[in-house]
Amino acid sequence: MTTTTIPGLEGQAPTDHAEMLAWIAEVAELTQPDRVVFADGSDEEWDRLTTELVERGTFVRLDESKKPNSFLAQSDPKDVARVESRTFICSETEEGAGPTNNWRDPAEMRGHMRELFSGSMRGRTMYVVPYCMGPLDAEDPKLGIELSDSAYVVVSMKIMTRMGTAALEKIGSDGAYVKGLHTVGAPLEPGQDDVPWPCNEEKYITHFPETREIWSFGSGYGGNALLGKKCFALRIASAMARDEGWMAEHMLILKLISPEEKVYFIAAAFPSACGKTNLAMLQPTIEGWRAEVVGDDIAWMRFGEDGRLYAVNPEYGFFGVAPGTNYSSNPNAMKTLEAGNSIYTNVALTDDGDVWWEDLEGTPDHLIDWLGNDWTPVGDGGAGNAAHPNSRYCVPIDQCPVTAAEFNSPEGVPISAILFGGRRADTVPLVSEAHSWNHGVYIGATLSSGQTAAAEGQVGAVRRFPMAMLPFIGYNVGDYFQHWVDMGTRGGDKMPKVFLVNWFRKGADGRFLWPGFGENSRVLKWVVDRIEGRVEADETVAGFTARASDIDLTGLDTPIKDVEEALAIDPEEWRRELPLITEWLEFCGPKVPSEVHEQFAALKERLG
Ligand SMILES: Nc1nc2c(ncn2[C@@H]2O[C@H](COP(=O)(O)OP(=O)(O)O)[C@@H](O)[C@H]2O)c(=O)[nH]1
Ligand SMILES: C=C(OP(=O)(O)O)C(=O)O
Ligand SMILES: [Mn+2]
Repeated sequence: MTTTTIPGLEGQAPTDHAEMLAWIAEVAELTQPDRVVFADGSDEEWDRLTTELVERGTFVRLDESKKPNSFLAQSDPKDVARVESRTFICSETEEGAGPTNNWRDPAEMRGHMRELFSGSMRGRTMYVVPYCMGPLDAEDPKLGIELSDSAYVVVSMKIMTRMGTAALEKIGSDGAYVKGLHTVGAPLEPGQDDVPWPCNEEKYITHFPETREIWSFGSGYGGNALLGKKCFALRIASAMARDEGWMAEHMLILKLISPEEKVYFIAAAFPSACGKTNLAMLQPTIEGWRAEVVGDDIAWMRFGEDGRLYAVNPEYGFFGVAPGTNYSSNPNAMKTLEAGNSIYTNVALTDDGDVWWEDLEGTPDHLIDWLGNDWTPVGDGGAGNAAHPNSRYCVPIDQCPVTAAEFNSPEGVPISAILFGGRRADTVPLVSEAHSWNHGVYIGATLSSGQTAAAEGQVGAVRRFPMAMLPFIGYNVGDYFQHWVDMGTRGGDKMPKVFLVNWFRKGADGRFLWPGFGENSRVLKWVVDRIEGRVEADETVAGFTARASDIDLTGLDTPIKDVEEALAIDPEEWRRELPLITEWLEFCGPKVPSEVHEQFAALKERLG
């Protein structure tokens, strides 16, 4: 037996997984890092790496009395969000990736990536980051290794995943794992000074679904660089899920407890920056109701022994949008952050070593904004945002005061309802229930939302976001819809009820008609009433739409006529959508299941 030598590794590798060692050696030979280090996920490692990141100017250590053990990074201004135009699904055939993904021939892309990765880690350390998505004691834990030349990635992965020695031990000496390669694409020549946020103008976020591999080049931003999240837990996992008969979805998981102490688990799919993290940590405003968080971004759902659909949150932390977060909109997020151990990216720094962003309580007189410039609320332009609209906090989920005990359960939680939602200023009512599972699939398949700052593109433009998964489906969108239909056939009447929600409807004067945030608990109560068969609804073109009089508005100062307007359905607006939906379904191609076309035909018929 020959032992693999990994160039740059000091001492013994902490694994005897021969195939893994050969892979690491091959990547080290290609990328030529100065050093190779296995990440163990320990607190000592966190201290060492965060100290190094402070010394290198990537991190600012925040004031210990305000945000203990917490750090702020300001990225390169051109590396602030996911880059969908640079994201590729390199399945064996173009049809495998389908019309919603950028496709490149895998052999060609591999060749190109090898060129880009060649020498790309020179002058840097390559970290071997083992991690597990979901509880380590799951029957079939989903494991991964990310090779990255970014210490920011290592410490962020410690927050976002179960990272380190325990995951490496789970892989064992011959276990399967998803291979992830990440480089910021900024090699250092001898004597060359590093910059605080190294990255490359050119970016490639590439996925090879058949071989379960990820190659990510040129970006340090979370969604592009923390490969466990969108790349593995959604794009690669969606392909695994199709093959293995489960679902990998862009959904929060919420535990809702009624005044009678009855527990309901609700999953909700909203596109990026449309309110998942906020709803997941919701503090109900209605008497007697409580909510706890299981997950805020990703749900992996499988059938349990009782035939119901059970969801697991594969992540270990929150990677939340900072602006808009405050003690009234999301008190639980604020308390989670007070506990420290967090990484902030692209928010503003206060003079006393704390962080600030738009809509956080108390506007300071002076800040260093996310671009590193002086910022004052008036004059001096004061105009620009102090924090980037897609600035983020990254914090362990178990610090949240309302984390559900079931968060660590490998079996997951039984889902009673699935909500679909997006940002629509018009057309889409506050809440409506689907007629059936297949009607729910149709609603998901044609879901629309205004574009947000979480990805490049024109903010506000309305586009289709199937199941909130548009940039995350790792295969053909038509096959993905078919998988949803098939899951419904398997689950029968045990499938969750499906609802369409919209927190973002606006009045003629441009203000939100519905107060949102904690008040969304009122909508969730209606959802529970529907599950329990306790409330009637109006049959509308959208489905079973709530009546304002059936939503508990006790203690709410929003006038009922605003709620009525938020719930109203204007058939004219719905008719205007029809050509757009026709175009969208055509775009999705011949694999769109007949069940979806039938639901669309039924909608057209309802509209007359
Ligand atoms: N008006 C309104 N804004 C919301 C609501 N929920 C979230 N937001 C805002 O939407 C943005 C994104 O929210 P977040 O929960 O982080 O979205 P995620 O990316 O889907 O997890 C933040 O600026 C929030 O303040 C709501 O119910 N109403
Ligand atoms: C992490 C992200 O997702 P979300 O906005 O859905 O939290 C992202 O879009 O990079
Ligand atoms: Mn989120």
